[in-house]
Order: sequence, then C-alpha cells, then structure tokens
Amino acid sequence: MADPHAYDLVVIGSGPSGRRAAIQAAKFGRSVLVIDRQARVGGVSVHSGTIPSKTLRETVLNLTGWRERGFYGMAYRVKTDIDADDLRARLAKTLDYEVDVLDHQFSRNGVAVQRGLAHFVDGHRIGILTPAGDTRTVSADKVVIAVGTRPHRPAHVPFDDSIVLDSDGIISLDRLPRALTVVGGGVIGIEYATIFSALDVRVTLIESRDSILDFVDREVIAGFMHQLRDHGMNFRLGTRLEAIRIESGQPVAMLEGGQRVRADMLLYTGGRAGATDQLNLAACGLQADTRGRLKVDPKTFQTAVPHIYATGDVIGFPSLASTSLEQGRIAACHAFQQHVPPAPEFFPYGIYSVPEISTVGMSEEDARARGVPYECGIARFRETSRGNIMGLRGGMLKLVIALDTRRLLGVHIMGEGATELIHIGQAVLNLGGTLDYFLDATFNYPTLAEAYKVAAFDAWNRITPRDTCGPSEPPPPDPPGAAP
Ligand SMILES: Cc1cc2nc3c(=O)[nH]c(=O)nc-3n(C[C@H](O)[C@H](O)[C@H](O)COP(=O)(O)OP(=O)(O)OC[C@H]3O[C@@H](n4cnc5c(N)ncnc54)[C@H](O)[C@@H]3O)c2cc1C
Ligand SMILES: NC(=O)c1ccc[n+]([C@@H]2O[C@H](COP(=O)([O-])OP(=O)(O)OC[C@H]3O[C@@H](n4cnc5c(N)ncnc54)[C@H](O)[C@@H]3O)[C@@H](O)[C@H]2O)c1
Repeated sequence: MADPHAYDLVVIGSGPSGRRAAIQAAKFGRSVLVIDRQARVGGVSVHSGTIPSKTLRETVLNLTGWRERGFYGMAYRVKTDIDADDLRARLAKTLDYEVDVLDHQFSRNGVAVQRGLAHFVDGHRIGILTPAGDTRTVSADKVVIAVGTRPHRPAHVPFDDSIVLDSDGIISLDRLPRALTVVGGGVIGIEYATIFSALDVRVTLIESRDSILDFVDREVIAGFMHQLRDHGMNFRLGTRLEAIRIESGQPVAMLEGGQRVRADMLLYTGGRAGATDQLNLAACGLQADTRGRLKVDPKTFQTAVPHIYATGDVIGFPSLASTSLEQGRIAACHAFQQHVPPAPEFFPYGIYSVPEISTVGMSEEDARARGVPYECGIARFRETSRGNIMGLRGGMLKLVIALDTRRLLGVHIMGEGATELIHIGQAVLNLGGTLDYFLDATFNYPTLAEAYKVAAFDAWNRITPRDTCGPSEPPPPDPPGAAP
C-alpha cells in the first residue's frame, strides 16, 4: 500500500504563493499537502497584511466620508465619533469570508491541509509539530517553502502591543490614538500613516532616508506629500529613531540629533524578516541570509536544492501578494514539468495610502538614469468630467513616453482609483504600445480613465512642433441644426 504520508508536493505556508502553488499542482492531478502554523489558512496576506490593512482603509474612507469631502468640506463625516469597534467590525467579517473562500478552494481541489509548525527532517521529510503537541512526519517529492515574513522587532523598541506596536498589532487596536508616531516610511508605514491621518489622528512619520517611497516617480511623490502635509501630517525625514522612552504612559521617540516626538501610540514599520528560523534549514542543505531570506533561481524559483522551491516574501523583492501568487504558480508548473510562459516584463505596484498611488514601468528618474530620451504628459483628475463630478481636487496621472519610438515607458498615478486605473497602462506597456494608442482610443465618458487621453494630449503637445495639425486640435463641432 502506498505511504499515506507521502505527497507529490508539500507546501509550507498558506499565504498567496503557497496557496497558488498548491492549487496549481492539484490541478495537475498531484497529491498536495499544505502546512500552516496558524489556526486558519490565508497567511500574512489574509490575517495581518494585505486584506486587513485594505479593509481598515476602506472602512475609514467610508465612515469618514472621505470621498465626499471635496464637495462637503473637511468637517464632513458619515459617522461622528468613529472608534476602534467600528474598524474591527468590518475586519472580522471580511477575514472570515476570505478564509471561507480559501478553505473551499482547497477542499474542492483535493488539497490536504495540516495545521502545525513545519521543520525539515531531511531534504524530503518534513516534521509537523501539531497544536496538540504531537509530531508527525510526512514526505514529499517536491517542497515549496512559502513561509513569508514577520515584522522585524529590533531590541531597542519596547513593543507592548498596546502603545508601541508593529503592523500585526495595529489591526487589533482596542482604542484609537489622538496622536500617532509612525517609524518607517516604507509602504506599510505610509499606508497606515495616511489611513490614520484620514481619521484626523495627528500623525508624525519618521524615516531615516531623505525621502519616502524611492521607487515611485518623484513628481508624484511631491504631489502626494503636499496633500498629506496639507492634511496635517508631519514628516521627519533624514533622521533615525535611536530609542523610545515611555513617559507618563506615552511613547516618546528619541531621534538622532536630540529631537523628541511624543504621541499616544507608536507604530514601528522598519522592515520585515523571513520566517525561516524554525524550519531547520540545515537538515535540507539550505541556509537563509541575515534577514531570514532564501535565494532562488528567479525564473524557476528553485533553491540551491533543486527539488525545493521558495516563493513569496521569503525570497525578498518585490514582496507583494500579487507577485507571490504568480511565483507559486510558476514553481508548481516547473516542479511538475509543465510549460510556463515567461512573466510579463512589467508588473504594477499598488500603494493603498490615502490618496492611493500606483505605478508601472519607468519613472521619469529611471528614464533619465538610463539615458533614454523621453517626454512626459500629465493629467489632473479635476480636468476630467468624472473627477469634477466626484469632487476630486487632487489626483494626477503621468505618462512617460520614449521620444524616438513614442513607446510608453511608464505610468504613474496618484489619487482615487489609481490601483485600478493602472492596469490600462500596464496592458499597453506589456503589449509594446505607444502614445498613439491613447490618442486614438475612445474611452467611456465620463470616466477617470479619460485622464490617459488628457495626459497623452499633453505629451503630444510637448513632443510635436507647434505648426503641426494633430490630435490636440479636434475639428470644431457642427453648428446646431446642420445637415448630417
Ligand atoms: C501590512 C501589510 C500590507 C500589505 N499590503 C499589500 C498590498 O496591498 N498588496 C500586495 O500585493 N501586497 C501587500 N502586502 C504584502 C503581502 O501580504 C505579501 O507579499 C504576501 O502575503 C506574501 O505571501 P507569501 O506567500 O510569502 O505568504 P504569507 O502571506 O507571508 O504567509 C506565510 C504563511 O506561512 C506560515 N508559516 C511560516 N512559517 C511556518 C512554519 N515553519 N510552518 C508552518 N507554517 C509556517 C505563516 O503562518 C503564514 O500563514 C502587505 C503586507 C503587509 C505586512
Ligand atoms: N500595497 C502594497 O503593495 C504593500 C503594502 C504593504 C507592504 N508591502 C510589502 O511589505 C514589505 C515590507 O514593507 P515595510 O514598509 O515594512 O518595509 P520597508 O523595508 O519597505 O520600509 C521600512 C522603512 O523603514 C525605515 N527605517 C528602518 N529603521 C528605521 C529607523 N530606526 N528610523 C527611521 N526609519 C527607519 C527604512 O529606511 C525604510 O524606508 C515591502 O517590501 C512591501 O513590498 C506592500
């Protein structure tokens, strides 16, 4: 009789990359076991990362009436006195539903799930310490390590999950602060800082670099920071957090140079580390780097041990749920000798701050650094009828275009709907499209997507000599009553 503990694939971790690898392998008819130490499947993505933070954001935007303030003024609120219970109520419902969908996906695809902490016994055997305290061992032909990351908790930060928290703690707050210090201007820090600022919490953001979100076009970031400052957010850039003191029950951030920042709560988002420390990697011949991450072949996601793959945040950049899903699929396809087309060259980044930002392809700075002759076109959302109807005052879309070929090089959007709108640019970019696509295409009207056309005309006007007749000069409309 076949060994009931032997699987074609064992996946450690049920986050986006593990889940996708497991289901893809099951679709190939393989026997698959997913192991996760958490009580419920879904990983960091569902329980402490992507989904909770986006749910909190949506709740805050709805309850504060943020999207309507362009018309009704900054004092407008859908609900006065928003408290932590208001935020938590929607969170629990959303997460339950996500877990339910995943459980169903696993069961209908025949993927077995075992709760417990996994560790390698050798290259093909994995021990599982179950919540009951037993250890069982399973064996696998192939293994996917999809264990993700956890917040980096430096020793000098006195975390107490009450007034000094990391991004795991912030989602289960039992009260809202009046003032919040956020340490770290990466994506997590910026998202939470702006979400709390939208709640009218007084936020100070501390970042050791001179700027935030370095991978985003600088003009977009300048507009973004202007909006945040205008709403009262305070930035302390180019300065490191050295220590945190608790004074009268409040965290005081001590910065290099002697500055002090006092608040009711402090959120530390100074990076994350791979969750590989309990895997006993030495038993399978692997070693993680100093931040717990594993090295892989970027095309196949194989580690140095060819039948062991690693996917998702544990391999580092770009550390997105979106890219993790694809990595899991590619690893499963490679492991079971199925063809995988190469990944498209460009993938988008969505930053769910308030306002949101999304970007794909080259920024203006990238084009300049690579010596590519380029021109830009910019549209403000308020220039579109839809933006006007929605009462949008901020928001912009920027195209970066190659001067010699008119090829689209990059799209950068800040404002309402940015993370959805970016996919138009992504498609044109990956299909090798040019400025002319936007000039010639007909867009629904009124939409924010029209901003692509406005930005394209702006670029065309800059590129084209003044005496050329072209798309910036549409024919005059027919007079009323003219014959068709
Ligand atoms: C606050 C926050 C917001 C984010 N927002 C976004 C966003 O908006 N968009 C986006 O694309 N990405 C976002 N991300 C990133 C996204 O969550 C990650 O890229 C994604 O979750 C990584 O997936 P993964 O497959 O590596 O697994 P993870 O989701 O990291 O899950 C790993 C799982 O492995 C389990 N595990 C670990 N060790 C073991 C072990 N030894 N045995 C058994 N199980 C183990 C863990 O319990 C966990 O369930 C966000 C992240 C954070 C923290
Ligand atoms: N919308 C999204 O796609 C999304 C959202 C959240 C997180 N994520 C992913 O999660 C990952 C982790 O994000 P993160 O923001 O925790 O990490 P990060 O490494 O991107 O940013 C950490 C920031 O903290 C700063 N910092 C560290 N120590 C400091 C100190 N002592 N004083 C002042 N500043 C300090 C660093 O300079 C850095 O800018 C990212 O790679 C990101 O891709 C993605």
